[in-house]
Amino acid sequence: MKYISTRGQAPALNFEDVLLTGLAADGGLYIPETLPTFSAEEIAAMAELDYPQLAQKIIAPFVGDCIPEADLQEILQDTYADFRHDAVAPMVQIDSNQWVLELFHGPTLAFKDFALQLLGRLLDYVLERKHQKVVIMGATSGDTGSAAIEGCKRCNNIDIFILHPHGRVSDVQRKQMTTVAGDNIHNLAVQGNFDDCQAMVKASFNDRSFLPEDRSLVAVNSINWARIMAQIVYYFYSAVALGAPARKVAFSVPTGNFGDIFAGYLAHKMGLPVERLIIATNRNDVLHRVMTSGSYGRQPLEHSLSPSMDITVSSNFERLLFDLYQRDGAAIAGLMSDFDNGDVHFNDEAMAAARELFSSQRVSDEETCAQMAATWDSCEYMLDPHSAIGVKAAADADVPAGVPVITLATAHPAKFPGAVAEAGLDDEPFLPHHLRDLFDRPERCEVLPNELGAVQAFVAENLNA
Ligand SMILES: Cc1ncc(COP(=O)(O)O)c(C=O)c1O
Ligand SMILES: N[C@@H](CCOP(=O)(O)O)C(=O)O
Repeated sequence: MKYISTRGQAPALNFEDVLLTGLAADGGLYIPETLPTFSAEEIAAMAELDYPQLAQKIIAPFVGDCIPEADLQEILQDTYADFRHDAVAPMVQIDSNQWVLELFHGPTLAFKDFALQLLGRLLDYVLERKHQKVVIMGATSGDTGSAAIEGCKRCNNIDIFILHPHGRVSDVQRKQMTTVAGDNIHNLAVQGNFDDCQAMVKASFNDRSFLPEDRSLVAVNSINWARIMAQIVYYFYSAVALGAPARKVAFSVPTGNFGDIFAGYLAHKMGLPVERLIIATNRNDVLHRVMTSGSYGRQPLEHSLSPSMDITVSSNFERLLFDLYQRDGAAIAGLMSDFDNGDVHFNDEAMAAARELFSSQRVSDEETCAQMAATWDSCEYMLDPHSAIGVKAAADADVPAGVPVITLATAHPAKFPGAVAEAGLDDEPFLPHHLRDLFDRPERCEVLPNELGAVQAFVAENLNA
């Protein structure tokens, strides 16, 4: 399997090399040159597989001969063994036609664990064999950070630096990152917003001269292909559980960086019959505006009750654009450079193609709270604010009668007790047992100004030998 850049200029890589990088050298994102596809019979047979077995089926073609099948199988079994539910990704029916896919049974209570528990193990496996040390830089609006730290904390060959917007993640999210002990783990609270943090990580990939020559820089954000790859699995898993391929399903996906929903798009291209992918945004609605107007432009970032989706530069949208523009790397490079300088208007053919599969909804904080309350009242099911945005968007979307809609529940409500209280639910969300003493654990975190130089200097000075 070869991976090519969305901007057409960087060299093609194999799986191992794409795992050990982030942005491509031309500033683009890596994407498989071709996708594996599954026939209706093969998809029907997936109903017999448990989660790690299904993951092996979906992921093995992407890994190719970089990791022997038996080793990959062992890694995948180990990855999902510690999830707190035997089904790994169970589903709950909350309405006559609505299901919630619970993606928060991993160690850090968010969907990021599905990919980052795997990514940590893959990196460990590859780096041990290569006797190589790497530096990880990641940006988080709350969930990627703790999932990445949790996934990588045992890797001796990794120094990990996670940038989060100072004071803009929930207390639980911050504690989940800053209480993990380890000389190789560094939390940087940047005096800016998530977009600033993400821009600094991307700038570091574009100019790595602040690092020693023998240290590669690796991404844990969804710019790393392995993140997307791992997230494809649960689309197949949930759709097959509801009768695919005989029955089409729709998905509603709370969206920020467009990584999770892009995995759903790939599942569709790989043969899964998906009726619709609903882009569910909070008030940071750049993707909703693209879908409704065709215009893609920067807007000031606003803080909301769903902080993990407070993102206005949606990295993975570039991966979709690459397909919408017939995989023309030069066209994508031009569009992205226009975007850096102002608004971009996508052509009508590209938007028409996008609208065949995608629709979008924007959900305000008030509607988020109302949905949390309504779902609690109707079936005593507690949604976190991000998942509530997905459920509200699913309810409002135009999906043909009889097509079940699966909302991706991307985080556990106990990560956002403030939002639960604001929604007026008459029950409190409890952290699972392994996190009950979270607030008694000591924190380690460095507050840094919103300056690339300060961040890069901190990274360079704090590398382990
Ligand atoms: C809880 C939660 N929901 C939804 C999202 C959005 O996912 P994506 O960025 O892949 O669109 C994120 C993070 O981005 C998140 O942490
Ligand atoms: N919502 C994320 C932001 C980073 O997105 P990613 O999927 O590209 O890692 C977070 O919670 O950190």
